Formats: sequence, structure tokens, C-alpha cells
Amino acid sequence: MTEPLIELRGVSKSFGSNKVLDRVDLTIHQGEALGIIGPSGTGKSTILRVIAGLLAVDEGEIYVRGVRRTGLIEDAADSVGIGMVFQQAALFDSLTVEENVGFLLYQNSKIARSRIRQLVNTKLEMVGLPGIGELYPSELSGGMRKRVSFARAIMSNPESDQQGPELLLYDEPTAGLDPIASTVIEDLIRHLQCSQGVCSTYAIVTHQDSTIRRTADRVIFLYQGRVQWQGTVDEIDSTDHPLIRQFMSGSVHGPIQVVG
Ligand SMILES: Nc1ncnc2c1ncn2[C@@H]1O[C@H](COP(=O)(O)OP(=O)(O)OP(=O)(O)O)[C@@H](O)[C@H]1O
Repeated sequence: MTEPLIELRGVSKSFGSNKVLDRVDLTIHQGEALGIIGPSGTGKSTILRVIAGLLAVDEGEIYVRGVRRTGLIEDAADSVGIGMVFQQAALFDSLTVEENVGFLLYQNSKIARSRIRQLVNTKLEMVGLPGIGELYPSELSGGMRKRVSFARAIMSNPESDQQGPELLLYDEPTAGLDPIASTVIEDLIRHLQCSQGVCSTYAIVTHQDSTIRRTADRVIFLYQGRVQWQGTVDEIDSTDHPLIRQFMSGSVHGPIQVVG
């Protein structure tokens, strides 16, 4: 098998006395669509932030295409471009859609405004929202805001060698959306995976059944700081693993402790 794009080896992370990740091993290969599921508060977003290089770990090693990462992403860029779509769309309300999507280029490059506008428009078209650059986030629906945040995550700098992120990390991209708006987002995630030159690999954290089934090929189940199960999306239905059976049925009875 080829070298993984990302590999976590024995990664642990605590917040105070709360040990959220406990010697987690995880690999993501080129072209994979990985679903990360598990009960609330079990460390799914934390894993994404670790993979993105936004959060330091207490123990363990992170390899990016076989090269050990030391420090955070701000210390040294990885050889693999990573884009992250946060749980909340996290747009700046006082900026237009265009300024939000092109934010990093406006801030960190000397590229002409007209060129950035062109690049932004291309990305807005890719997420199915052409011509909305002049609008403000408050004028958009929740689903549109999510799509704008996708456009921002896949923006690339034409002055750099990287065409765009090779790995996209989605944190609950369909949370709070109705079933149809969720389908639009799920289709978009798959479509972006297949678009040439953009993010053919992704990891997605989700609680939504339809999103797990429609966007993931392989799934890992996280609980009590560990990867407790992994399998294909079809195996979710056939496994008799008690954690998966309880989680997918939503039962309050079983090995998963119900909080609250
Ligand atoms: N910056 C932080 N400081 C302190 N505690 C944190 C921090 N970030 C996360 N935590 C704690 O770590 C645990 C895991 O949080 P995380 O957001 O990774 O869980 P999750 O599985 O994504 O949850 P959910 O499904 O509810 O979004 C929680 O108990 C959370 O309170």
C-alpha cells in the first residue's frame, strides 16, 4: 500500500484532567473519504484540529506523507495542503462573501484585487453559488453559509505551487440543515472530491446518518479517547459490535454511557 497522507501514531491529548485522546492511531490514505463518528464530546473535532496542525498533542507522533511534523502548522507548512471547514461556517459578518472567501489572499498576498475576485468567483461557482460575492453572510441561509465556507477552504494561492488543499477536513458540515439542504452539501462534498486538482481526500466528522452513508467510504468510531471500531460504511449495518449497534440505533441502553 502507498504511504499514508496522514498518520497519527499513539496520539494523546488532554485538556486539564480531561484525557480526550488516548493513544490514538489513525491513517488517512490518498483518495480516501474517512468518516469519524462517535458520541458527543468524544474528541472528534479535537482529532480534526490535531490533523490540521492547529492543536499540539501531549504524546505521540504525526506524519504527513511519511515526514514527521514537529510543532504546529504555523511553525512550518506541511507538504500536504490541508483545508478545514469548521462546525460553524465561521464567516466574518462585516465582510462580503467575496472578502470572506478571498480573505487570506487579501491579507497575505500582493495579488491584484481583480484577480482575487476572479479566483473567488471560480470557487463560488464550484460550490454552486455563482454571483453572490457582493452579499453579506447575514443575507444567506445556513446551507449557503456552509457552502461559502467550503469555497473559502478550497481557495488556493496562484503564487504557490499547491493547487489547493489535498486534504479537506469537515467538522459536522450538515449539522442544523434540513434533509434536502443536507443532500446538497453531501453531494457537494463528493463532487469536490472528484473535481480535478482539488482535495481528493477528506475526513468528515458527522452525527447525521445520511451524511455518514453518503459521504464516507471508511468509518472509524471514537469513544473514550480510542478508535473502538473501524470498517466500511456498509459494515456499519452488518457488524454486531455493541458500540456501533447502540450508537446507530440511538438506544440509551448499552455500553455507551449516556451523559446528562
Ligand atoms: N480548547 C479546549 N479547552 C478545554 N476543553 C476542550 C477544548 N476543546 C475541546 N475540549 C473538550 O474536549 C472534549 C472533546 O471535545 P470535541 O469537541 O473534540 O468533541 P466532539 O466529539 O467533537 O463533540 P461533539 O460531537 O459534541 O461536537 C470535550 O469534553 C470538550 O469539552
